[in-house]
Amino acid sequence: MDPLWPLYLNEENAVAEVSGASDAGNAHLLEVDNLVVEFETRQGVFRAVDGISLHLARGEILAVVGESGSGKSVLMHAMLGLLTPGARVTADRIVFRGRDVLALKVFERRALLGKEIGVIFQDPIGSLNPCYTIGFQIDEILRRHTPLDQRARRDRTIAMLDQVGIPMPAERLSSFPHQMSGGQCQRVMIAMALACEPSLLIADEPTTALDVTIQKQILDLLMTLQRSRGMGMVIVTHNMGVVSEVADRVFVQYRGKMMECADVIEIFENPQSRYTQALLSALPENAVGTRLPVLSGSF
Ligand SMILES: Nc1ncnc2c1ncn2[C@@H]1O[C@H](COP(=O)(O)OP(=O)(O)OP(=O)(O)O)[C@@H](O)[C@H]1O
Repeated sequence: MDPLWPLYLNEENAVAEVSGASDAGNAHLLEVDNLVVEFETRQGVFRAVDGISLHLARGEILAVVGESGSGKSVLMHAMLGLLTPGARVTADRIVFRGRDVLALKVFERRALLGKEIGVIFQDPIGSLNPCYTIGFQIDEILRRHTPLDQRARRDRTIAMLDQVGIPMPAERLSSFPHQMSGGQCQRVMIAMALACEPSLLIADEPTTALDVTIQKQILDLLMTLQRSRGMGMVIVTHNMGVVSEVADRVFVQYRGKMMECADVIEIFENPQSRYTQALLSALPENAVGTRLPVLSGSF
């Protein structure tokens, strides 16, 4: 297994083109085989992701679900090369659009992020830089990853803000993140993630930090954009309601391992693993009397 070196979004040289990108003849947009992530801790080596394999087709939505601490975010960050240098990340194979990611140079892998792979994180306000206007932050992505000139970038930034439902987009270019609501900041994050028309979007708990009423709007927006662009999407969530609404397939993770991966209808109607069954039976609607159901035991 080859080590995966961490990449950092904000380093220079991120404009590098990665040659050989093609979907021709590739059944899957993304394939991951036997991904392992270990952290060195005071108590010894902690394996947060334990031999996970998954695949995603073009235009497909895969939901990764599991309780808090099951390693969902670590899995995503490892696939993106965003873990801290202390993390030991290995895999037999990671193939994105037919390219062997493990064979790419660091700057080539870095160039994928923001351009061919869009990423949305849980905390929209924390993910935006408070010191720069949102116009500047979207422009920065386009400047790094596209050959567009300043005027074309401005037009594209306004068009993106319009697409994600920001009113008066031209006026909002000069707004700072603190001048916008959490929902609006998440819309800006979506605009940034999709500005370069990526073929894969990774959304790590994209609605968790938002008010319930806004969650639905953001989810609907993501679904509309995903469908109209035919993007593959991996959405990390612990919310089975979100899963049932958006996913084509569901990947159930527990203690760093895959418990089950199946079509969304199969997962809800005929869950195979005891953990998935327990996860479903712990939904609030399955509460009996005044007590909420809980997950107990190990699986
Ligand atoms: N840098 C690190 N060093 C040591 N352990 C870590 C590190 N980062 C994450 N972990 C551990 O890895 C495990 C998985 O964490 P992760 O954040 O992926 O869980 P999660 O399933 O995404 O949970 P949540 O739904 O709460 O976000 C946790 O036990 C966490 O403490």
